Amino acid sequence: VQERKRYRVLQDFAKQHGCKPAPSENPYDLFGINKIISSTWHLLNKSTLQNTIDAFEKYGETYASRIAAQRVFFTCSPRNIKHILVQRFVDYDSSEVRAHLFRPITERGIFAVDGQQWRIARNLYRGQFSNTRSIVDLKMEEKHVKLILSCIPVGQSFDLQTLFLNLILDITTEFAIWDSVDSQSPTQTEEKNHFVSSLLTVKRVMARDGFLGPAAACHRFAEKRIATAIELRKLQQPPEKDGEERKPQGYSLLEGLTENSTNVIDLRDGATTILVAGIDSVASLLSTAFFLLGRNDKVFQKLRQSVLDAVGTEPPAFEQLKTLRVYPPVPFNARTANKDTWLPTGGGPDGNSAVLVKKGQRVIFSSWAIHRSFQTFGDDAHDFRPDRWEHLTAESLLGYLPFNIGPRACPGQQYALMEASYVAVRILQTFSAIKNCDPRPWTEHFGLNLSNENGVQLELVRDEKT
Ligand code: HEM
Repeated sequence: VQERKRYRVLQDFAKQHGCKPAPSENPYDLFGINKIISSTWHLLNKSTLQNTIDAFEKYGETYASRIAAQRVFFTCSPRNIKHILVQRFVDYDSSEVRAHLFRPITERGIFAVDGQQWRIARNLYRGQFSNTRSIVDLKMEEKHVKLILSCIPVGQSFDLQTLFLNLILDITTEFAIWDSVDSQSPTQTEEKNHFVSSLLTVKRVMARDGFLGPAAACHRFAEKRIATAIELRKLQQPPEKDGEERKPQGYSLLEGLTENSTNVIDLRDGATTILVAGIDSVASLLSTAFFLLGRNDKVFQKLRQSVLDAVGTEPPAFEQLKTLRVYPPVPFNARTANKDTWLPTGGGPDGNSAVLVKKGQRVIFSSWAIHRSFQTFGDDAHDFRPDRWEHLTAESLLGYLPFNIGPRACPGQQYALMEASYVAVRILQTFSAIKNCDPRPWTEHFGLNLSNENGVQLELVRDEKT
């Protein structure tokens, strides 16, 4: 009786919203076994991303599938994505697919929670990211950038991806917990070295069990800095007003977070979340930017010239690179319906009707596919051609969402762009030519963020004038 009642409720709901079935990828694979086998095959063959594009081409922008008997929808429809992230934000949860990864390292951190707990976690960052200029400490960035510029070997190939990871690790730890881990310095302390290897281990095996040891080491390191931040806040005069000089040692997010909470666990999770969210992502952005520039000499020279024209050779103003389109660091994402709900498009034979999404069903959406849409970006959508941004309309920007949109959009977006732009501009100022030393194509590698399996093997030629 219960089941019949539920069936009727769903029928009425579907009728009310005009829902029709979406095309199904595997109608006869009732237990979703074939899907698991084919997904594993693509993962091993490094063809997951190409496979997502092929599937959207075959079934349309929105289709249904089954993974281990669970109904899942895939979508790259801008309208559906906006609906999930903005209009019906409250109907969809994030934590169901990822809380198990994040909880051991950041129990109350923003990535592990939804609903009221998410509001509390987001509130911890209140006011911190709203004035990017006051939180990006260019002097501090320059200190770290100088180190990598001096490490770049002359006249030989090297892996820029590794260098970028270390650089962003150093900048982000100084930004988030006050104390750079000095991964580029030969005099790095034992404690910092241990922290870095623990953090890297935690990130590497986030999807697996048994990393509570390294997680505890990360917690200890962060908690020590938090105790100092709380002490300082107690001693501090009234907080400075916007626009006024901050404390002499520059801005620290940790210090900012103590404006919103003095709970040690909240602060620890809030700061550690930034180490998880803000390092691999920015390093990925920079690495793919230079991977592409290494293969597009014209673009490299044009960009370098525009930097030299606008900024000269002095440490810079902020120029934005748009490589986030072709290689978004977060290539797909998922939400789980927390009530019976719907997607506005993708149902019925013409794909124009709504689609019923029952409570507990998942929607996986792909920025990789939406960013490579021929409909939005034209026939050369898969090519790196930054010139396109000069002519794109506001409408095509609906198909560009590397940081997501809506209440859960990345709060670090402007910070990340400024940080990455600064590093890119300094490299463009310092080197007059770039040579690609690796003939292999870009090959997907999924870590916390998307990166190139083979790193970024380049040779940079120093500009003798700078
Ligand atoms: C190029 C670099 C970056 C990219 C592409 C990126 C992308 C994203 C995306 C797509 C999300 C949404 C995840 C979801 O809702 O499932 C997100 C969330 C988040 N990002 Fe970033 N991010 C970047 C850098 C950063 C940086 C530098 C910080 C902090 C300094 C940061 C902090 C966060 C936080 C705290 C969230 C969670 C927001 C929430 O759940 O309410 N991100 N980011």
